[in-house]
Amino acid sequence: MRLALIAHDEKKPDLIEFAEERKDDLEQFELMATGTTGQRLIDATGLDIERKQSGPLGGDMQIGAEIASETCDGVIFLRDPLTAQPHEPDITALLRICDVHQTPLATNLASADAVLDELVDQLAGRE
Ligand SMILES: O=C(CO)COP(=O)(O)O
Repeated sequence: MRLALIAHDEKKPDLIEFAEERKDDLEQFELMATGTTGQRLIDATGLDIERKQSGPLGGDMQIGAEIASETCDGVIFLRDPLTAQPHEPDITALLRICDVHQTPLATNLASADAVLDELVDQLAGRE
């Protein structure tokens, strides 16, 4: 099962803390991430993560393409709701394609736990 991890700059510390706390669960997935998020997570946790382009350079679109191809099973995307992003259209497209494909999507820490719990259950064949 493949899971994408993304965080805007202000939220990267939160995602790193989340990944440290839930490393045992995250290790069960094939992980992908946008460029800077992926590098920060690798440095902090040692998780094996496929890095796409940085978000502003097309990383959100690459993850969107994975979802459209049904090769990504869930997305944890800690967005910064207080800072304008130059690539807002890409972000909107990523959120939209998750809805089109019924892909589980968490956009804050509270829902990240819930989505990861659900995917871990699915992985274990409990559902
Ligand atoms: O901008 C992003 C998502 O929209 C994240 O990109 P980075 O992980 O490269 O910072």
